[in-house]
Amino acid sequence: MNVVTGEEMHQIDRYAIEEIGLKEELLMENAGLAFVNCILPLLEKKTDRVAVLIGVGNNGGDGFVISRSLLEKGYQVDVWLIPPLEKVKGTAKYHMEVFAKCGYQILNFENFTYEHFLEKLTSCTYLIDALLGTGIRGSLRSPYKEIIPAVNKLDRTVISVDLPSGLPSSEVCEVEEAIKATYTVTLQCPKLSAFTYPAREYYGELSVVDIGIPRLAINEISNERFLWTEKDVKRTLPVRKPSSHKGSHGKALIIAGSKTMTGAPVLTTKACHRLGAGLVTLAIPDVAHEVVASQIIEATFHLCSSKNGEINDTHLSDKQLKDRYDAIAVGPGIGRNNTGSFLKTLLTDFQKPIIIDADGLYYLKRYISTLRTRGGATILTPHSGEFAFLINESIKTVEENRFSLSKQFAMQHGVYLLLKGPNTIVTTPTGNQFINPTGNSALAKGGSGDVLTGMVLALVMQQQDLQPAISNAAFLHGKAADILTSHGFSPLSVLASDLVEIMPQVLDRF
Ligand SMILES: NC(=O)C1=CN([C@@H]2O[C@H](COP(=O)(O)OP(=O)(O)OC[C@H]3O[C@@H](n4cnc5c(N)ncnc54)[C@H](OP(=O)(O)O)[C@@H]3O)[C@@H](O)[C@H]2O)[C@@H](O)CC1
Ligand SMILES: Nc1ncnc2c1ncn2[C@@H]1O[C@H](COP(=O)(O)OP(=O)(O)O)[C@@H](O)[C@H]1O
Ligand SMILES: [K+]
Repeated sequence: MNVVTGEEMHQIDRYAIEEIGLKEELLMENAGLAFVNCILPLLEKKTDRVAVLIGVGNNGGDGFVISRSLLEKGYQVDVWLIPPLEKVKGTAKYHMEVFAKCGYQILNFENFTYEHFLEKLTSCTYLIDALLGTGIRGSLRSPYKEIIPAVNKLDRTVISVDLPSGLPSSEVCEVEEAIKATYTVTLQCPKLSAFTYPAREYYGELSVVDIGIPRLAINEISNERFLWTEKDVKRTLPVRKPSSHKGSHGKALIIAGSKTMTGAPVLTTKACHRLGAGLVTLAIPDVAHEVVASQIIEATFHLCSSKNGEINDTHLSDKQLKDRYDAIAVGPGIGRNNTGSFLKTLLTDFQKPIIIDADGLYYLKRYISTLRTRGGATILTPHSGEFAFLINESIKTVEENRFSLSKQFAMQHGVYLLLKGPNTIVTTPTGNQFINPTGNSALAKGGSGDVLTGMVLALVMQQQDLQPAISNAAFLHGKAADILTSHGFSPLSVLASDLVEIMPQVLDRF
């Protein structure tokens, strides 16, 4: 599913109308009807009053179709036109006239006192927000500037059309004032702001409806940003052949752990096994072996020499690197007190996929120039802080520009970049971006990233195409947290090891 900016959506609409010949009136009709079909299960009783708030542009035009459709179905609807009648133009005007010719009444905001308007809204159970859509520019002006915070204060169920009014549709950082929707039904393509914070919090629960814009129009304009959905996971998750053996599912090497970080290698290794890796070898510093080995029975071990309680040298021979492993993950819990020169050796001598996480990313900064010319694929899995360190920016700058900065970095260094956080983004070396919809704040806890690294490693070995493998790992990782929190676990109490434990039930759904 393509994710677009408002500007791209506008160009898609233009393409559908001007190049393909679909009438704008028809698209608006489709939009309104699709919205109503989507929200009907939310409207409990026909006696509950609905207010539709209609703005000056085409978002308001959708509001007229929605109002007509709800009235035809027997709902009690107050239809509020906020701008003066004569300001409504084009297709919105056409649908306003159709609405009026059906014998339905429009309440003109300008004919009421502000207090009377608010009083009438208070008598409604549901508010439909068709004030502003993708056409918003700059700060809110009157009367929207006053109406929007007032609507937020009413504490009603608010359902926004396309996006919450006041919110920009692109990679926003700050939100001045916008509708705080309970639900948002977005038209045809999700808008980029639905996956950036704090804008995401204004959307409430998000649904996407098809309004009949042909795929050609969407692909012609914007084909580089996608939502990775459950359907995509079902389509791409590897299927184990009955005749397969352990060698068919990949031989993994995990380089992790230190004297003081013995949990990280355990989590990464267990997660890797749970996602179907055939064989897993765990390379750990000799000083951590006893403790770690007592917690893992499925893996084999490779002992590294240590200094300061951390890996100093892996002692992996050229031959081992060439023949023995299909992919390597390096970083969880390795610490930062040595030179990390073993990472440079891996980057140059190992010609297959390497996943670099956590402290591995700290060392990577010294060798970042080797990435471009590496023989195999490189997958980096930073959180915002680690990414900020890699690119010499502040965390704030990263958080405000997650999409653009990850794209720039992945293309510049020729890597797959999984930028963690709510709505993790996977960017390919060619700059395509795939947004993960699963996960919740239960994951904001030490150790959950270590689990993800093991999952990425397992799937990368079992799938030819790396992007689906990486996106599937992020999806299933988030899904594990979602399943736990919807089945009696408080987000406060989910442990990283719970994610590993629940994995069989997560996979059972796919
Ligand atoms: N095109 C299509 O095929 C389809 C489009 N569809 C729908 O159209 C929506 C986009 O419509 P749009 O482009 O008319 O924009 P929209 O946000 O409704 O109004 C913009 C107007 O608002 C005003 N305004 C702007 N900024 C402001 C501010 N800060 N503060 C106050 N006012 C402000 C300004 O008007 P002005 O004040 O200048 O008169 C401007 O002209 C889209 O989200 C979807 O719902 C669907 O029907 C499917 C088919
Ligand atoms: N609020 C949140 N919503 C969704 N996912 C989150 C949230 N906070 C963290 N995560 C996810 O949890 C994981 C945390 O990884 P990381 O910060 O590397 O943890 P650690 O290294 O301590 O194990 C990432 O996959 C991240 O996307
Ligand atoms: K809206």
